[in-house]
Amino acid sequence: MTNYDYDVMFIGSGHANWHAALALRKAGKKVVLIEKDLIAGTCTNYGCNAKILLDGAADVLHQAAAYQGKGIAGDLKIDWSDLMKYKHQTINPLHLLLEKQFKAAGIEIIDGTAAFVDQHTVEAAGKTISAQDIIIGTGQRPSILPIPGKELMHDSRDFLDLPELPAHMTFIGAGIISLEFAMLVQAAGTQVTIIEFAETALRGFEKKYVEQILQQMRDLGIELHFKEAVQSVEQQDSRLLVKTASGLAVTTDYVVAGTGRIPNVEELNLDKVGVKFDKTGILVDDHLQTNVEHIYASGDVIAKRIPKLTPTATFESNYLAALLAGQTTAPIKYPAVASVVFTLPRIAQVGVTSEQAAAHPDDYQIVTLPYGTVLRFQTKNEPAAEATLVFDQDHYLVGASVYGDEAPELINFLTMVISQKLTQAKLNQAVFAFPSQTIGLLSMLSPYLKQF
Ligand SMILES: Cc1cc2nc3c(=O)[nH]c(=O)nc-3n(C[C@H](O)[C@H](O)[C@H](O)COP(=O)(O)OP(=O)(O)OC[C@H]3O[C@@H](n4cnc5c(N)ncnc54)[C@H](O)[C@@H]3O)c2cc1C
Ligand SMILES: NC(=O)c1ccc[n+]([C@@H]2O[C@H](COP(=O)([O-])OP(=O)(O)OC[C@H]3O[C@@H](n4cnc5c(N)ncnc54)[C@H](O)[C@@H]3O)[C@@H](O)[C@H]2O)c1
Repeated sequence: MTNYDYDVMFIGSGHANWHAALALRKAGKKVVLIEKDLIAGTCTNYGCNAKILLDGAADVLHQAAAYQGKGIAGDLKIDWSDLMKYKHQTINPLHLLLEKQFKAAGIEIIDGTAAFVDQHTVEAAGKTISAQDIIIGTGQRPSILPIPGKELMHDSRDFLDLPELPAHMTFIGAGIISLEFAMLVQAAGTQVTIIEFAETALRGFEKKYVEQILQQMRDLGIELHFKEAVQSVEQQDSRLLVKTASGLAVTTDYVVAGTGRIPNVEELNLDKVGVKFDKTGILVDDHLQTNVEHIYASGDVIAKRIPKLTPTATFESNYLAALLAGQTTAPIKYPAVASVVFTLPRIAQVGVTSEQAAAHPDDYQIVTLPYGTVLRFQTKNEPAAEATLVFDQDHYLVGASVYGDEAPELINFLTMVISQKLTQAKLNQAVFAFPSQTIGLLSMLSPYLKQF
């Protein structure tokens, strides 16, 4: 039997890998984590955490605006440099805390870029390191359009570190990143233009709610352009000029590329070991194994149809830990995956969409619950708040979309109802807090839900 340096090698230290690294170390495996940047990956250092912290201030303004003339008077404003200082204080120490935790657990950490040498060996930081099993969790990076002036564009990482707010900002692409950031900086006083290639924004989310959020953005003064192909970004004295194929020209101060993310595969030398991948990521089977035995992939770097999110990366990491610890041999089985766009208000989605349900009217019932008007006393004056629910033939909840400030919390609760196949009788066994939006929504969905 060959002797390897480690039992399991993890390439990348984000959510795709660290949960499994901790679990397998605890199970007695010799584990190494190779990371070329800050420990803990995108979500911790350059993504979700920083985004939601900055969003917090905009959310307070958004909710306060709903009470103007209803008990709140006077304007609040965002002090961007204070907010950024708070972000640095809160986010900057996280990677050090996690690194300390990983080392204390007995995980070896190597600071370097991993590249395969053979099917059990990589090179990183000038060392040759081998392992019985290797998990690739190298994530994604922003895709930048290959157009003249691309070097003048910024990505999400630059944006989340922006020391001062420009007077005008342009987002290319109307996806999740652009819409979330656009509403955040608009709340802080920046003028915003969004230019999108497709006909509309946020593919995959409930169309009605997408239209509502776009209208909300227009009402706030955000300029939206669809069916426009950006062709160039030019420097014009101290400002920038964004031009599209149709002749649209936008003068701006800062351009953000929000045109999608691409998998980090190039540096890994995958061709050398024959691991197959395409432009959406590394190809894996239903055990997250690549076409090469003992090499697995986890998280955003996988070519997959389910959303590339932190909770899906964590789910895969937990699955691989169980697989490599010998606790399961079953294929991975994804439950319904909840996702949220943190606009103001939020849009959340889980399970079967109303569009999918409408295509099979015999199989599903679609129910719209305008909880914002019905439960006005507990929704902080949010009349537009609404949920669209999908029930199957047996009256189990199988899908939900929510438009509202508390959509992230509500979708989590609805995800539990879906994944545990909860009936009204089972829900009745719990005593929930009141008043709360959860209990309000529950009382509204109850007549449609399977009773016993
Ligand atoms: C702005 C932004 C906001 C987001 N907001 C949300 C949100 O609200 N909710 C949500 O669920 N998801 C959100 N996401 C997505 C989330 O961040 C990712 O799904 C998650 O980080 C994926 O984890 P991962 O471990 O697969 O990849 P990553 O966290 O990207 O980790 C991969 C790691 O691998 C390292 N690496 C790459 N190549 C090598 C190499 N050759 N050698 C060594 N190390 C390497 C990288 O440096 C990186 O640290 C957001 C993403 C962005 C960019
Ligand atoms: N709340 C969250 O969960 C969250 C937040 C931020 C980021 N993320 C992660 O990041 C990813 C989203 O990144 P994103 O917003 O950059 O991508 P996206 O795929 O959501 O949106 C990209 C948009 O750019 C458009 N586009 C593509 N080429 C274009 C062109 N040439 N000109 C104009 N528009 C163009 C696309 O049509 C699309 O609307 C998610 O898939 C997720 O992995 C998640």
